[in-house]
Amino acid sequence: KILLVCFLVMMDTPVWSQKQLPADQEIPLKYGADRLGKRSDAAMQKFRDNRLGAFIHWGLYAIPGGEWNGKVYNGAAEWLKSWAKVPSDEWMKLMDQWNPQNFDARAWAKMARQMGVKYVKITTKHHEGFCLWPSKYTKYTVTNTPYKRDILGELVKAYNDEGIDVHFYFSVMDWSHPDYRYDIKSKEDEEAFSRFLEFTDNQLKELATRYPTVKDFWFDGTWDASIKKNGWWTAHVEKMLKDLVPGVTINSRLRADDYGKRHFDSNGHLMGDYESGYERRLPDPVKDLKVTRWDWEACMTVPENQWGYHKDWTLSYVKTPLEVLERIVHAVSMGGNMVVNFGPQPDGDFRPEEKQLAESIGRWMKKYGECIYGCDYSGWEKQAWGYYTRKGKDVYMVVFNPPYSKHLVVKTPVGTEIVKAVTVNGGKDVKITETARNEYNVDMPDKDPGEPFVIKLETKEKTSETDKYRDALT
Ligand SMILES: C[C@@H]1O/C(=N\OC(=O)Nc2ccccc2)[C@@H](O)[C@H](O)[C@@H]1O
Repeated sequence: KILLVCFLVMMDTPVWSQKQLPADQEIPLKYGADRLGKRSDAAMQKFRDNRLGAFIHWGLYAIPGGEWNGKVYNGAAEWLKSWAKVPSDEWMKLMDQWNPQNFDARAWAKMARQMGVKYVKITTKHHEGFCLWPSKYTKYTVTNTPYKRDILGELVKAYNDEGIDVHFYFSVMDWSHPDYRYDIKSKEDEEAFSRFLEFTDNQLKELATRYPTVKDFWFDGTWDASIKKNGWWTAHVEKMLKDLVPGVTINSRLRADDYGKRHFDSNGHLMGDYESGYERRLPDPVKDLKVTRWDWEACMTVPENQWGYHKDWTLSYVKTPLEVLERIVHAVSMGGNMVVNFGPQPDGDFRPEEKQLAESIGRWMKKYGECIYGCDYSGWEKQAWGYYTRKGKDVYMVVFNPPYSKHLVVKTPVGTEIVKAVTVNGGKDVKITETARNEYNVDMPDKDPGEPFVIKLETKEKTSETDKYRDALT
């Protein structure tokens, strides 16, 4: 069994092809999943109920915005140092230009509230190693820039004042640190990386103690062999943070088990509190229903692949607000969260396209958000017209594709019947016609809302099993 597991690990079996071994065949793990099944405490329920979040990717990379020495790179702007092969000491000189005069934490928080996001994930430190907080463990921080101020502290306060939870993105991989190693191939590597892990522990303790209202740590930059060979450390970090911040949630991307398996351990159990593998992609609403068994959070970019600020968004397709909205609903319909990314400009303001997106999503959420917040997977069979979400006995129909038939086909699970249907943001009764056992036609609203709309179905358990329908004998 151990050999099988080692083989799987060596093949670095992708997260999404998890097979769980029968319980009696599981192998012993010291650094595997700490818990089976979803967390059921209030802090996790709040994480889940929030459903819609925003990502903020902001760092030195915003200054060049994808261009270096006159050449524009179309790769992700926050990776420009890598694309342009810029040595770290040259890259960190960007700190001398870090002076976002238009930065206004309260304006950012107001924009987030108006968009309807319930939490914001902020890049405390991305791969480049520049810290948005005054860390005392490195010179590469906001303190040593013309701007000086604790940007992270101002954002935590401003978002929290708006009732918005704050999550910390933290990249373990740190291109600025001389002791970082991609792999451990010598005693020297081992000693250097041990110093690096202590440095990282210190920064994480600093973040957890300076900003105790933090609700989540979203780890990134954990795919290298050096981390996979130190699964013990990833388990230690999760425990350390949960001791420092009771209730805090931790993403699966932090964890590697005894054999270097990431996200799901060698027995197929999810590590951390929610799966964080759906980056710029979503599980299929029919074929990937396995994800409804655990908590998960997806994140997405508005261009095809730009997290940090890139000066030229014409280089790839930019999603419309409707396309962003559909991804949000798709995630919630499968029991997941969605985090929409924003890459602030070097001056501390947002580009017009992002402001318009936030306004557009916010207008929709104001009218229909009850089908998102506190909602979950319905367990109903996906239909072509859109997505279902569920809250208790209420099932929401979120319609993106109105049919020519003017009827929305609904198939309820055996034993469930629809009592009534009303439009959300209108409260108008909607006619439902039973067409077969557990099948209904739900009428379209008389007037085309001109936007994705929502119908709330009130359901109840079927009272009698006998009905007028007979299945074909075939
Ligand atoms: C949210 C994104 O997260 C990242 N990477 O996530 C990955 O999943 N990276 C990856 C994916 C497949 C293989 C190896 C690494 C970062 O590199 C990127 O700049 C951004 O912060």
